[in-house]
Amino acid sequence: MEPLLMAGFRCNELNEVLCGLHFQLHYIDKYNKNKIPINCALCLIDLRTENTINEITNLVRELDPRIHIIVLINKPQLDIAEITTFIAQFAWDFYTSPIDPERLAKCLGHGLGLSKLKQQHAPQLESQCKDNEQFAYQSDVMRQLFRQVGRVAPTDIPVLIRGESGTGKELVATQLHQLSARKDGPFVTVNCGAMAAGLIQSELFGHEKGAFTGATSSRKGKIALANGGTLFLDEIGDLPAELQVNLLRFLQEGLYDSVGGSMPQSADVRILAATHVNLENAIDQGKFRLDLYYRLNGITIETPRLKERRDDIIGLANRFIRVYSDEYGLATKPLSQSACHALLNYPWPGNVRELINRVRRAVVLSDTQQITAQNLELINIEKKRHIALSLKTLKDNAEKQALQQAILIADGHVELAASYLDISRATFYRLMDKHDLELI
Ligand SMILES: Nc1ncnc2c1ncn2[C@@H]1O[C@H](COP(=O)(O)OP(=O)(O)OP(=O)(O)O)[C@@H](O)[C@H]1O
Repeated sequence: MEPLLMAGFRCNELNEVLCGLHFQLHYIDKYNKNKIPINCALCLIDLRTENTINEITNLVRELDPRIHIIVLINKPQLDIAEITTFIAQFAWDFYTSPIDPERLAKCLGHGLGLSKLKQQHAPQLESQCKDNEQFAYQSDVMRQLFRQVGRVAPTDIPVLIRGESGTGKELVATQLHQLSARKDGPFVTVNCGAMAAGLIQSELFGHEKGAFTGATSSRKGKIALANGGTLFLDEIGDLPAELQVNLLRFLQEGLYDSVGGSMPQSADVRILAATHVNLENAIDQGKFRLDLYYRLNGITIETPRLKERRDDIIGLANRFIRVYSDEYGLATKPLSQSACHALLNYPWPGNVRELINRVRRAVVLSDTQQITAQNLELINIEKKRHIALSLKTLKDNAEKQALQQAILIADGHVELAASYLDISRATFYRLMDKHDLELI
């Protein structure tokens, strides 16, 4: 009996057919997602009632990326964006009802065979990510992100990486490249926001000799340089409108024109793009093309803000302390307790990049046995937090005292007590509740 993971709608007819095909069914949902038999290579998700799709999306993100997912749907569901997005993002194949045992057996058999082959030969993608020296993470949110990276990397689907500045978008892009079949090819980055508007066309598409004043020889563009590899378009939201058209053509047809060139050229390139701005807003404002957005956004990966993954902060800080102590030939020092406290309570508007900068400065400046909050220049923030905290406590205490006195003077008469404090009856009751007070 071959184990088969099952998710989504539970259907007796389907179960009977699958048991007849000698599959041993293991239903998974959010409550038993950790009880997956180790030797499972295939997961069948019945989405014929798609009302469970959100839950299933979360579930699937946590599956071993080497498990092949086959989605069972009704044909008209191919018109539902939510379903097709799910299929594009996660499925190895889809099967449309009605359930015909022979056709289903073929589909599952094919998925199973290929998945097993991959499990035998493909490296453990997730552990590859984890072992990677560049990355440090412990948080669930990053674990999920790397599952997604491991799953998406071997495909050639364009990926849009979204996240605030300094959250690791470029690092994700390099991982996607390194875990893909293109890893031995070039990884070329273009920062669309950092190039002069006049130069970007030639930077991206290259130019021919004499194409413009100063073009004394022909020059390859980044697309040509990325041939056989990956092109990472950072800050894609800043790409000028006319270049959006050219890039779209390249994405659609694989062809582009170099500046001054007379013949279209082609290149075999996987496109990854990143943005820290909201592209949907840019589309609404007419600054970004919707068709280009759809082309780039085969799959979206979101890099979380550092403050959303506090479990990673101390691990990352320790890693950067080691890195910079080694680099500057200094002793590796531990973080003091106050430093850990400050690190965990700071909001990190500049994300990991800011953490790196603070730690690097601290490593150089520290003249004590430990790295302190002061070395990290977080001491004022800590102090402010304490002042803010004590101010809040003072306010709360004063509020409670005022309520108690009002109750006493009004002899337990709520309306009167509220009027003494110039607040409504409802507010008075709410505050009594907040301070756990009772009428006498
Ligand atoms: N999980 C992580 N582990 C180790 N280093 C990280 C991690 N995330 C980010 N970094 C480091 O933080 C710095 C910023 O990352 P990166 O340049 O990838 O961010 P970004 O989101 O592309 O920023 P920007 O939008 O400003 O270009 C880099 O030095 C990167 O190596």
